[in-house]
Amino acid sequence: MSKFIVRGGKRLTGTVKVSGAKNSVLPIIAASILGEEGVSVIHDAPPLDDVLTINQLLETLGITIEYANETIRVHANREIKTEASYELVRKMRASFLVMGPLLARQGHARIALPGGCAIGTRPIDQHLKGFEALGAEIGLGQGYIEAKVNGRLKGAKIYLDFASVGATQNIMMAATLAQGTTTIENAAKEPEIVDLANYLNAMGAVVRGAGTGVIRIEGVEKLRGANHTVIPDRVEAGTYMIAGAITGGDIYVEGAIADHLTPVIAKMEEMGVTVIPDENGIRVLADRPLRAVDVKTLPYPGFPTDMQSQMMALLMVSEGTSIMTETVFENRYMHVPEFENMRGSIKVDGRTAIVSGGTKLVGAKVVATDLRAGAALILAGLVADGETEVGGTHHIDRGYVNLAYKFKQLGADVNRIEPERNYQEEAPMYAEVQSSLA
Ligand SMILES: CC(=O)N[C@H]1[C@@H](OP(=O)(O)OP(=O)(O)OC[C@H]2O[C@@H](n3ccc(=O)[nH]c3=O)[C@H](O)[C@@H]2O)O[C@H](CO)[C@@H](O)[C@@H]1O
Ligand SMILES: C=C(OP(=O)(O)O)C(=O)O
Repeated sequence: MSKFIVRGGKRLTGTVKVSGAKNSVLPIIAASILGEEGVSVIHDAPPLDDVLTINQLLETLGITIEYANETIRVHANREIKTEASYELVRKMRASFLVMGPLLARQGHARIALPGGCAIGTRPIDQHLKGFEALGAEIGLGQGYIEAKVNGRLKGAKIYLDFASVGATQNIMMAATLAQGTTTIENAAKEPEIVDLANYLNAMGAVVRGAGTGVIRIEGVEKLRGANHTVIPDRVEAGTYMIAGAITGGDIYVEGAIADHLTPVIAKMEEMGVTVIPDENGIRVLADRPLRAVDVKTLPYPGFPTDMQSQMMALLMVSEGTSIMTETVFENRYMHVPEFENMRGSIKVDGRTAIVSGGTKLVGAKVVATDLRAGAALILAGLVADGETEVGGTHHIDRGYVNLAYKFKQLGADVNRIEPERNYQEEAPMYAEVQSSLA
C-alpha cells in the first residue's frame, strides 16, 4: 500500500511553484464538450488523477484527448455520445459537470448518480432545478439521471437556494447554447467560476457577471474550441502557505494569487504570520509564536472549506483555543480522529470544532479520509515528533501534483513509499503524462 512518510522538525525555506487549479481545470475540460468546431487547448492542466478521470470520461463520449506537458488538446468537433458510466462518475463527483454541456449541445444526457462521499451527502438538486428551468425534462432511474429537451434549451431566471459552485458551473455551461437570456441569482463567486466564464467566452459564449452573485448568459448558436490557461490552484497554494507557517519557516509560494486567498491570508496574519504578496506569488514568514483564531468556512469570498483541515493543523500548534465552524459541508471533520492519534486535542459538536492549541504533536500511523484531510495530516507531520505515516494516498493524488517532491524542495523530510504501479494497465494516458514529467 502506498503511503507518505513525514519526519517532523524541519524548518521550511525556499520556493515552491503552484500548479494549475484542479477545481478550474475539471469544469473547463467538461466545457470543452461544447466545442463543436476546432480544437480546445488547455494549458497548465495539472497531472492529477481527477484530470485523468475526466479525460477518460470525455474519451468514452467519443472525444479525442491529447495530454502532454501539462497541456490538453480536446477534439470535440465530431459525433459524441451522451452517456457517462457509473465507473467514472463514482470516482469523482465533478464528472457530473458533463451534464450541462451534453444537454446544451446534444439535447440529451444520461449520467450515473454521483452519490455522497466522505465530506457529506452532496445532493445535486440545484443543478437539476436549473436544467428544469431551462426546459429539460429530468428522469431518475436505476442509478442514472437522464435529462432531455426537444430542440434547444430556453433561457430562464434561476435562483440558487445555496451558492453552489457545481450548480453554477453546470447551469452556466448549459445556458451558453440556450435560446435567449439566462440569469443565475445567488450564483457562486469562486475564482474558478470566473475562469470557466473566461474560457466559455473565448469559445464564443456570452457570459457576464461571473464573480458576482448574478450571472447573465446570452445564448448563442454554436461554440468552438479555444485556447486557455488555467488559474493557479489557490487551495494548493494555501496548503504550502500553512506548511511555511507551521514550521516557523520562510517560504515563497510562486504563482499564488493573493486576491484569491484573501480570507486565508487574513486569518494567518491574525495569528501572527507575516504574509507578503507580490505580483508573482506570496512570501510567508513565521518568526514568532502563533495565536489561536476562530475560523468559519463560507462560500467565496469567505474562508474556503477546502482549507479547513489544513488550518486546523495550524491551530493545533498555536497558542490558545480556537473555534472552527464548518458551514459548507455537514460532515467534514473526518480528519479529527486522525489528528487525535497524533495527540491533537479537538472536540467536535455538530458543525463546530473546539481546537485546544499549544499541542506537541507526535508522529503516528494515520489515514487520509479525503483529499484535504490527507494534506492536513502531512502538515501536522511536519511538526510532529518522530515519524508520521499517511495512508490513503489515492485521495491526495486527486488534488496535489508531485507533493513529496514539492515539499522536499522546501527542505521538508517527506517521502512517498509505494509499490510499483503499472500505469500502462491502469490508464494508458497516465504513462504518457508520467513520462512527459520525467
Ligand atoms: C470540483 C470542485 O470544484 N469541487 C469544489 C466544489 O464542490 P461542489 O461544486 O460539489 O460544491 P457545492 O458548492 O456545490 O456544494 C456546497 C454545498 O451545497 C450543497 N449543495 C450543492 C449542490 C446542490 O445541488 N445541492 C446542495 O445542497 C452541498 O451539499 C454542499 O453542502 O465546491 C466546494 C465548495 O467550495 C469545494 O469544497 C469543492 O472542492
Ligand atoms: C472536496 C474537494 O473536491 P471535490 O469536490 O472534487 O470532491 C476538494 O478539492 O477539496
